[in-house]
Amino acid sequence: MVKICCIGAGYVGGPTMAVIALKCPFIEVTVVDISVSRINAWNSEQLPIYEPGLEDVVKQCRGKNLFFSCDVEKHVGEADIVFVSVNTPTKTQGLGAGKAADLTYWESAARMIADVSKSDKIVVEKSTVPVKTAEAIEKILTHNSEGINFQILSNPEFLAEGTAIQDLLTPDRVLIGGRETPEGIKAIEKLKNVYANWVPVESILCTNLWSAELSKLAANAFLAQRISSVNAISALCEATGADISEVSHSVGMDSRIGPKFLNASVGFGGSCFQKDILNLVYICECNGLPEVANYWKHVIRINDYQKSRFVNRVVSSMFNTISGKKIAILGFAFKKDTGDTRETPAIDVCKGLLGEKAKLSIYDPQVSADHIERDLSIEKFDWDHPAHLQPMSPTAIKQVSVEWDVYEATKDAHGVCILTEWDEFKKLDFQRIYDDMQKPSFVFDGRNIVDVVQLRRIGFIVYSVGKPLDPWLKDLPAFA
Ligand SMILES: NC(=O)C1=CN([C@@H]2O[C@H](COP(=O)(O)OP(=O)(O)OC[C@H]3O[C@@H](n4cnc5c(N)ncnc54)[C@H](O)[C@@H]3O)[C@@H](O)[C@H]2O)C=CC1
Ligand SMILES: O=C(O)[C@H]1O[C@H](OP(=O)(O)OP(=O)(O)OC[C@H]2O[C@@H](n3ccc(=O)[nH]c3=O)[C@H](O)[C@@H]2O)[C@H](O)[C@@H](O)[C@@H]1O
Repeated sequence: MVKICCIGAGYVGGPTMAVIALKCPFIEVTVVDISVSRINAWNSEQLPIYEPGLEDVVKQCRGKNLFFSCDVEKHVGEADIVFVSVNTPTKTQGLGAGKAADLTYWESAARMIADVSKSDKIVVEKSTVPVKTAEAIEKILTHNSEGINFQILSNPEFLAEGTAIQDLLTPDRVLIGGRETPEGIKAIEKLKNVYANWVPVESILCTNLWSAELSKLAANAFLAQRISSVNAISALCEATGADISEVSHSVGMDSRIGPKFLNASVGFGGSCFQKDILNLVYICECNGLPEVANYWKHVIRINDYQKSRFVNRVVSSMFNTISGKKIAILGFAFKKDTGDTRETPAIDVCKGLLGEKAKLSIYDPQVSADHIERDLSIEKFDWDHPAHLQPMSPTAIKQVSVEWDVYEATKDAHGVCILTEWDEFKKLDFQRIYDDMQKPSFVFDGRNIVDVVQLRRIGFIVYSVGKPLDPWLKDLPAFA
């Protein structure tokens, strides 16, 4: 029986391996991690991540051909194919700090593979890594083990959170990069055969190593760029009376542009877009391409601008002061259908509002109070290290309360900010919310999900990103 081991039981390692196990019952798949609590959760009824459809897949395979274990060395030693899906955060210190990828976890995984391997192995980069990482990994593996043949493949993951299972079951493409040597081609074929159990072969792309590594960074940069483009236009819409939904629709009808990923928002979040663009910027700078680096830097600048623009709208609408005012925050996750808050725009928006001395009352159906407190007190970039290395006891922030009920969160509030597009927010009883709020009552919709006309009829003053401005907001400064 072919044995696969995946190092890193996170948002990528867990779901990806669960789907491989489901589709390849004749392969034994073990996911290993240094975090005992994470592995315990994977082996329990309460999985460590919330992802629609995941529980079902795990339940079908766990204990049959899908296993979760902390015995990293044993399972790596026994495997034919080793996936590495560990964190690749942004460096916080030293050369390239704030931009370059921190490959500490990757390197320690590679050294461990070299130490415990007694047989030839295919080592697969699943984590998103800088171009040429495979070369460094090859060196570590070959210099630290004798007589063992390692083939390194790059097989970046394109799943999005909230739709991970669907994305894994029917991917747009699977990308496999490898060495163009007979051994490299054989290794590519072996991995291709795993995916071919459920992915049409024409959707499995095989390239050289560097193309595969760079394609992942480029794909994320293009996706983030689309959001920054639409968000940049949303600012112009507010200034001119155009409506971003109408503009996006018209632009997206051009088949060369396409309709997806054109929703204006309070900004993009998630663990990867910013990290991967910063990484791309760093690689460009290291390769003597400052113009290219600056081009991509602006995608992040517009994203930061969008978040500050949102905070400024809140402050300027409410008589230029929110000091001591209760503001309800609906949604803290970086998008709907996930409990993940890594780089969520809610963190920057909440910090901006707290900087203006507002009192926040936060509600998210999937994010716990501890988690929110920790996110609001953690240093930039620290969040993307293995969970057990992150600060455990969050510092309580006096001006923040976390509620488990929307109507409690909004009661007596002066304003409501919608920061995640959870479906349940579309069905709220806004009349009830309005009746219990301070007057005038404001709604700031960072996701364009509310019915603006209906809310204005109730009496709310409404701001929606990129939509024609409420008469109340028209003469107020957009960017104080
Ligand atoms: N989250 C996402 O949607 C996507 C993430 N990626 C990339 O995949 C990689 C992993 O991302 P996530 O799964 O989100 O991260 P994660 O933080 O959820 O999981 C990584 C896991 O690796 C473990 N780990 C770290 N070093 C280890 C070691 N030496 N031995 C054993 N376990 C170790 C950590 O304890 C953690 O549980 C990153 O490079 C990311 O850029 C790619 C596509 C999508
Ligand atoms: O490398 C990764 O980590 C992954 O990053 C993204 O996936 P993810 O971050 O999970 O979620 P997205 O659906 O891409 O959303 C990212 C952010 O952009 C925002 N967004 C998305 C689409 C849109 O039109 N407008 C918009 O503001 C979302 O709300 C969210 O905050 C990519 O979509 C995946 O292909 C990639 O594998």
